[in-house]
Amino acid sequence: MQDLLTRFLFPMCPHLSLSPPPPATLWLLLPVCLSVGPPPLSEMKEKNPWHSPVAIIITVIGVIVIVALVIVAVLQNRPLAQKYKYGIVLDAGSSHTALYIYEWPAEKDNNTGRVEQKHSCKVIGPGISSYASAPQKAGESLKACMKEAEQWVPVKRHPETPLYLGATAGMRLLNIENSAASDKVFEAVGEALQKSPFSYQGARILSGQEEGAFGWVTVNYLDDRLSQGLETTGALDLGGASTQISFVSDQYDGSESPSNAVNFRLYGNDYELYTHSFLCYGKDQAQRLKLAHQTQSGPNAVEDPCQHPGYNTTKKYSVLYDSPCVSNRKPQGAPATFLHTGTGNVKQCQDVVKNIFNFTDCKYSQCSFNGVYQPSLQGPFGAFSAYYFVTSFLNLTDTSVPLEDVRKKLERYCATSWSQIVQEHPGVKEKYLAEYCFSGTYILTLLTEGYNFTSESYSNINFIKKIKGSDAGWTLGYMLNLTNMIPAEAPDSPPLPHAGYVSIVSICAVVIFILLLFSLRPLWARHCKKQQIV
Ligand SMILES: Nc1ccn([C@@H]2O[C@H](COP(=O)(O)OP(=O)(O)OP(=O)(O)O)[C@@H](O)[C@H]2O)c(=O)n1
Repeated sequence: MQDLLTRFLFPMCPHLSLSPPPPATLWLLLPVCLSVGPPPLSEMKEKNPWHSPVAIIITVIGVIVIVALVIVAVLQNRPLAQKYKYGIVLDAGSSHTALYIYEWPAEKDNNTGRVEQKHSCKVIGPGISSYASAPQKAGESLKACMKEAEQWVPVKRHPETPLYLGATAGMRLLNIENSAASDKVFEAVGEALQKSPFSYQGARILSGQEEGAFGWVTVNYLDDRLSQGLETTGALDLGGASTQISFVSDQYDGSESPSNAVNFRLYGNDYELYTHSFLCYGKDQAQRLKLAHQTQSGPNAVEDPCQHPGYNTTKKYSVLYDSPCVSNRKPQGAPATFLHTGTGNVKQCQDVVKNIFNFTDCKYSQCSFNGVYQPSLQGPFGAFSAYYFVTSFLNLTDTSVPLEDVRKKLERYCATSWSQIVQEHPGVKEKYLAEYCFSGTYILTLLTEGYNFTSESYSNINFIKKIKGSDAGWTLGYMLNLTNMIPAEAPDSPPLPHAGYVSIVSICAVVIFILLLFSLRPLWARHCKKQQIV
């Protein structure tokens, strides 16, 4: 470099009448040289034949340096080719099991990456609690979805992908009824899952409180309400065997009925969540409770206002009462079967459904039902699982429709003959079809009489299946919790986003370049005049 300067800079400054200085002082001379005006043109032409190439070389070097600087800045900070991590959760519900695969950017090691559902798989067959008498089959039933999961998660990620199984109300009930049988089902399921290439983390029964709280986390996480510290959405979950309500209320600080409180610190915000799970009030068990009420005297036939006119099926008492929710109410001396027929009358159905709730006992300041404390409802609510299945089938997901109109619509639906219903819905399972009149009535009764939604607050409910592509349910919240994916404190964010950083570096580089060109102004002048002379 010094050699370069001796060769090029020194001849550029003939007007300084200097003899070549020691190399170390050459840099110091550059500004002096440039600040002193140009030499006489004739002199320059004579003494400095290099002035034009020097200007070009300095300009080229400047451009190269600046371009290199910008390229380094851009490359250093460019978003890397996205790599993902995965987590798998099996939701072993009372009516069925579903597998969910979640995905998030691998480089977000401070847990700021968004977790999204990549794929879901519905296990064929009933829930694992139905395999109490043949536990091996519970494990086998999961194989098809596990194979599917192997296709969806890249092979190199298999060993590090955590795999969880969480069981809900079906297994809660089996555990109450026969804990040895429940253990055997878990053993069989565990054996099957250990054979998968994923990192199996165990299978367990979630408490009703966990199910409610993780459902609330899922809904609020997917809505970005937690990371942004926004007002939260309550969660209403209706399963086959239990139902959960979870919300934040200013009125609730956990002092009244502390067993309903769950505390979270998420992204630097504290949440005091009210949550309650009603075992036996999922839609299938609620149906049993209702039928148990209708058959308490052990009749041969039951005329049911919650079934369509023309509905006519023989049912076994042993099957109806085969659940801890109703087993202690089995009528003595009842026949083996009863004839279940429909009359399709919503108002009467509502009266029958109300019988399964206890609205009178309450030792707290206020209750939902069955003596359970509930603070005043607050904020919007997301209602998912069977809430969605039923309301979407009945075309009742629009909660801006007044409750009275919703009831009238349901009234017309229930009054429709069974043969017409079957004919109009050839693609829907008869088991589901037979239940939508009851389920619709049950949902409205649970929401309005049970949880105390009014005609006004009913419109705060959103019946949802998915939020931004991920299913609403407890599984995502459960995985986020077990993988510590939601930080307690808000993570530090870089002072500038990538685009801002690159822009600033580029602007600085351009400014330096312009300053450099200006500092070379004396040389341009000489060069231009020389061109004219020549
Ligand atoms: N198209 C569908 C699918 C399901 N269902 C009903 O919805 C309920 C299942 O809801 P889900 O959230 O899957 O419940 P589970 O997880 O099986 O039950 P739980 O959480 O109580 O263990 C069942 O009553 C089932 O009959 C329905 O009515 N229509």
